[in-house]
Amino acid sequence: MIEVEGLGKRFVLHNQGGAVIEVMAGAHLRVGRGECVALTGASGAGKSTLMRMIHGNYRASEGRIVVAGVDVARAEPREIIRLRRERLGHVSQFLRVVPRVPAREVVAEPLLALGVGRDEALGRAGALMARLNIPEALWSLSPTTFSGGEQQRVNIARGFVHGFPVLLLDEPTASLDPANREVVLSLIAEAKARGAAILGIFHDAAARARVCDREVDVGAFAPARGAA
Ligand SMILES: Nc1ncnc2c1ncn2[C@@H]1O[C@H](COP(=O)(O)OP(=O)(O)OP(=O)(O)O)[C@@H](O)[C@H]1O
Repeated sequence: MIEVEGLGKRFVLHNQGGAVIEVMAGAHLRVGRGECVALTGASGAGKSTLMRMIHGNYRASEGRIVVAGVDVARAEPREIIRLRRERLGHVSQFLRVVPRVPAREVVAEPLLALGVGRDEALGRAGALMARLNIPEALWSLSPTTFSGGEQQRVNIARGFVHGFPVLLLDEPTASLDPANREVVLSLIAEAKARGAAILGIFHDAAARARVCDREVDVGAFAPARGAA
């Protein structure tokens, strides 16, 4: 479901005299159906950069990225948008929302975008929000004023509300209390059981050990070693 081969990334800082930062070379990984793979490596190794390239936000300098049959490294923006709507879910570390949109709408939005009826979409969103212990009194409010953990749970609900076949998770348990962390780990286990391919960054080693089948050390793709 996710296939990465010979992937390289360099940043050219045009506003800093054209300085070039080589972040990775020869990166490769595979995530199959029903598998959860953790990206590991020291701070600055390139975990977020690799996730962003797979999500289609950063352009690859070289190599191949195929996600659910789409060649992300070469796809047109409209193909990436369609991939994200239908097949590639993403739980980022921080919630970005349009102000004044109620939390339940934010969660239901991926279903509405797929053409699911409004009542069903809002019903499914509410059920997941209840499971994630987001108080019902907050559902009609914009999440901009929510606590860090509440925002993270809105973000998680949004990522899991549709059964995406591929999921990218960036620190999904980072600011959660033990009870909500358990809910998130159950959601990940359920997604695996229905066949989702999951790639994540988990600084929480115990969470990683619970739900991940394998680890990929991004440090192994440092350019000096990748080029050797
Ligand atoms: N947009 C960008 N422009 C220039 N350099 C970037 C950009 N994004 C990332 N980098 C550089 O790429 C390298 C890898 O960063 P990245 O955020 O991917 O690391 P990470 O492994 O996710 O780190 P952490 O665990 O600290 O979040 C860093 O040296 C960073 O400065």
